[in-house]
Amino acid sequence: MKLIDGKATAQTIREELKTEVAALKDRLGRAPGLAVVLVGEDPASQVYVRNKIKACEDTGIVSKAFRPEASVSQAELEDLVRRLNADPELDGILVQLPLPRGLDSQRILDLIDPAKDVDGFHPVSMGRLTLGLPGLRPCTPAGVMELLRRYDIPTKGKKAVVVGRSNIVGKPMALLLAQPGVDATVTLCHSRTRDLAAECRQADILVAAIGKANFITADMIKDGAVVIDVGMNRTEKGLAGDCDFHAMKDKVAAITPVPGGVGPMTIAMLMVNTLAACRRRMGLES
Ligand SMILES: Nc1nc(=O)c2c([nH]1)NC[C@@H]1CN(c3ccc(C(=O)N[C@@H](CCC(=O)O)C(=O)O)cc3)C=[N+]21
Repeated sequence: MKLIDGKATAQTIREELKTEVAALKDRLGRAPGLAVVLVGEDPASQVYVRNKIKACEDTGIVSKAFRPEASVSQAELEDLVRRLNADPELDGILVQLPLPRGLDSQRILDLIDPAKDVDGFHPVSMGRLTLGLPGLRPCTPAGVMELLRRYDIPTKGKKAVVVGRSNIVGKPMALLLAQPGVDATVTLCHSRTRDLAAECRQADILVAAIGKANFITADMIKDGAVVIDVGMNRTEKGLAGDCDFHAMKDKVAAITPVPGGVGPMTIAMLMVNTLAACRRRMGLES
């Protein structure tokens, strides 16, 4: 078993970005800027947002945090997004999800200027991904693709099974794996899939994005498969992935741990997207 070290890979990417950000800053007279909007006090979200701000500091990207209270109205939050869209020094806007009850997140996401959509959640970004056009890709699936590339994991003609059909992970993940040049044959499984275990056993590459701790067991994995665990589940025993890592680790060719796998890559790709958005907005083709 080879451990796919997302933490170390993310650190490498951050080092690479540091140089690029510094060069861009010289050229533009300003660093790329990212707005991070965190509504309310959800403790898990606060940790993620802190990590994102720290990653910005690391790479030289300027971050601006906005912390409206959970009681903010839909109209006030929409006004904030409009102001961030209009700020010329902000290249990226991230609205941390989930939003507190009563706020319509899709309407907020739809309002973000697609040029600043570093999360890749805007319908324009999703549409461009679907059509195979260049654009900002959702960070978690983009991070998975980056791990497959950097670990030289072959994808052409391989059977990839994605478990979970969310808009932020499963759906874009399936599209990226099937895109020309990657050329995996993709099965997208979900909560209504019949005989999920049989589908998973077909996978040369299995991506688990379900949101249930240890849901994918060792008997569901083919010998020599590559397992990418996108799960981030808080249990009484701490953070757990969607896959039973210890039971399957001797059976797989390679696997990502949780923590230290896909999570840090998500943040690294947010930095990559912010740099790309800055370049594109400033008319410097990347
Ligand atoms: N607009 C928006 N964009 C997001 O990208 C977004 C979001 N909302 N809402 C929440 C999810 C979750 N997410 C994570 C990112 C990094 C780690 C991460 O770095 N995890 C560490 C462990 C961190 C810990 O110990 O809690 C690891 O896996 O090693 C986890 C989760 C981004 N999300």
